[in-house]
Amino acid sequence: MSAVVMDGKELAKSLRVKMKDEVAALKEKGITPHLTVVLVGDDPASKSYVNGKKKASAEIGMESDVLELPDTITEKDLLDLIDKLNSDEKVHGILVQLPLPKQISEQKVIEAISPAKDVDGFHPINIGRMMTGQDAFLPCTPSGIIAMLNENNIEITGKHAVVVGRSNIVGKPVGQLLLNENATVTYCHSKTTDLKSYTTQADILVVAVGKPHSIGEAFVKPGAVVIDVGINRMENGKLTGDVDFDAVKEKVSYITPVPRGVGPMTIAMLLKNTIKAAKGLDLQ
Ligand SMILES: Nc1nc(=O)c2c([nH]1)NC[C@@H]1CN(c3ccc(C(=O)N[C@@H](CCC(=O)O)C(=O)O)cc3)C=[N+]21
Repeated sequence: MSAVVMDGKELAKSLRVKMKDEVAALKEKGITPHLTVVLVGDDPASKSYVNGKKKASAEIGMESDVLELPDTITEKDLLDLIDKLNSDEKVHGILVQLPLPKQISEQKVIEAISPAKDVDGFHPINIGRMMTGQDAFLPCTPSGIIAMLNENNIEITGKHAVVVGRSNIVGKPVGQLLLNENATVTYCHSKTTDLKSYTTQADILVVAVGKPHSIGEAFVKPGAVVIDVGINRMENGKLTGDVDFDAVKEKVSYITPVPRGVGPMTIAMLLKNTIKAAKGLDLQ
């Protein structure tokens, strides 16, 4: 039996249709959700993601702008710019594209963004609020994964979710969101010994390691749900995930492809967060 391939691109599209109505309703009240993306340097991959964000914003009637800065910018100049955006009433959401050049502390930049405009959900205030189950901006890739599971009517409560990868932007928060949804969560990472002994116990396996074909058929339990967060650019220019898709899909019940899986859902959640920011999130 071959798995159901969860189409993130289609799902993101249907979410955008709903969000377009929400944006129209806000515009009636004189509020146009506005996302400002800050892009430092001219990495072609970053530019391509940023273009995706711009296109998706325009499609649902939101405003967005991209501030392009040279990779020689100082930390102080970037922090000053963030201060300006924090106090600019027209800007509801601020996203500083990561990674940043090495002279700039990513943590300082993340913490400089007003938590009320932190549509990435990376600020410690939002992370803390997520952990304690309060209203917060949720990080986009993790919340996109939960949305995909919900949309496919995949039960999370009581399931064993195994997360491979422990980055601050995907691994750690996706485990937290799965826990909030009543899963039993195991984290694995580069220092885990005998990775396979954990991944083969997973009802829901989330792979976010950034290495192509890290998870083959022998690493999954028959009938599992597999979420592939990896976006690896191959030498031929094509994208591939962290999971050996062709082999694994024959053994599991649901799987996400790369491309057209988690990536488009990440952008959909960013739009959702920007609409939430425009409505005003009460952080008191
Ligand atoms: N502050 C910040 N926030 C981010 O959310 C952020 C970031 N920095 N830095 C880079 C990563 C990467 N990322 C992607 C989002 C969507 C796709 C996406 O939609 N991918 C398409 C394919 C796009 C293509 O063909 O290039 C897909 O998977 O189908 C990919 C990558 C967001 N990131």
